[in-house]
Amino acid sequence: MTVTRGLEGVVATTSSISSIIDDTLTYVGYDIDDLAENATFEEVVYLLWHRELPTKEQLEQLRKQLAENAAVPNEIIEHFKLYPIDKVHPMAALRTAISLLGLYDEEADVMTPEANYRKAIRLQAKIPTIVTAFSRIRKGLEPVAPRQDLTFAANFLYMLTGTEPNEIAVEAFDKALVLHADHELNASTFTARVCVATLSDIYSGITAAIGALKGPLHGGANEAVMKMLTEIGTVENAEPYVRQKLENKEKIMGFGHRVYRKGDPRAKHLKKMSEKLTKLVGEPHWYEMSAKIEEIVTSTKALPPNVDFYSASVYHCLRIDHDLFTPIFAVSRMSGWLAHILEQYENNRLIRPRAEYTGPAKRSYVPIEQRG
Ligand SMILES: CC(=O)SCCNC(=O)CCNC(=O)[C@H](O)C(C)(C)COP(=O)(O)OP(=O)(O)OC[C@H]1O[C@@H](n2cnc3c(N)ncnc32)[C@H](O)[C@@H]1OP(=O)(O)O
Ligand SMILES: O=C([O-])CC(=O)C(=O)O
Repeated sequence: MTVTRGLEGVVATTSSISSIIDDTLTYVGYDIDDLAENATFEEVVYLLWHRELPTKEQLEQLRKQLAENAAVPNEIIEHFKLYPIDKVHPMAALRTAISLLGLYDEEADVMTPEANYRKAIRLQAKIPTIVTAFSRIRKGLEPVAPRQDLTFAANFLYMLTGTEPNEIAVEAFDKALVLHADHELNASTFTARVCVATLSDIYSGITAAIGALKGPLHGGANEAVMKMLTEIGTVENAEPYVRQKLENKEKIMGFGHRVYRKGDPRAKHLKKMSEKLTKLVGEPHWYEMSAKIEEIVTSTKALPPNVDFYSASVYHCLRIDHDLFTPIFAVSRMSGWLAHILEQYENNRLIRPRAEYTGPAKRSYVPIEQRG
């Protein structure tokens, strides 16, 4: 047996959803740069689920379906109120809420492609409502009901704050959603596929995926980046802080990637947004600090920033609580997880690799009286 630690370089499935070849990311053949500049998140959701960009009518229909399905059962909201709310991480609350949501979906275990597509719509529609409701409840505020006339991005920000967001915020948030929507066989998507390959249901697959995204080596890195920036505090502190971390062989969050070598193509879009938004809100030091960290890490370790690095300062400027950064990643990545789950069901085979055994050689049972 040859063991490949962390399954690095192992090709575990075929997929027609997204590809990373020579550091270029495409969704169904469209370059991420092209989509980031031109597409809305709803168009990307359609693209990932249907492998074609939508016509105006198809897009309108998807928008309508998402808007009509955005409300969540009241039981989810009431459940949040039972939590030790000041101690619960929003990713844990989200993981639990998605699992709970499955209990209220009469089609949860109906496995036809049509029922699975309907559940995909419901999950994508409801995740912003869940994340924003949790955020408000823990602040002692009532959740804000979704509006049917707003775009997906605008509705998220509206439900979070209770006020209609400005155009700049909506544009930035929408672009961030586009950039995070899918990413080939990343850890959370793989988790989702492993789960549903047992022919378990979509809610189980998404719950498992949220658990995997939560970790700081994956989606949890965006919150960790903001924690680091806050700890550093000033542009002058950036260099000594980072050099010390590297000397101690500690990781700098938001840098490095399993697949990209030259760099993550999504990072430059977020970097541009970070520069613009930090200036706009009068806090340019977040961008300046980030740029300084990038300069040091790339020159000393040749590790480029990944998608999580500049998204931190972007979300901060949108006045989003730092522990909501990873749930926002999940709001976007829901679209990719669902695309992969539906693709897995279409051509399923149980995913079951092997382990090379490294424990003791064969031995005989020793009765308890004779042990010790
Ligand atoms: C959306 C996403 O999931 S993007 C990734 C988000 N995660 C992060 O930003 C966390 C920080 N980054 C990392 O931990 C890693 O780069 C990962 C998890 C993304 C990729 O991990 P792997 O492919 O397993 O690389 P691995 O951790 O083995 O690193 C290889 C080498 O680079 C170093 N390295 C990798 N990332 C970093 C980092 N961020 N800071 C410092 N050193 C690093 C490792 O210490 C290791 O060095 P060594 O060979 O001298 O021991
Ligand atoms: O692909 C990965 O390993 C992690 C990542 O960048 C993502 O999920 O967006």
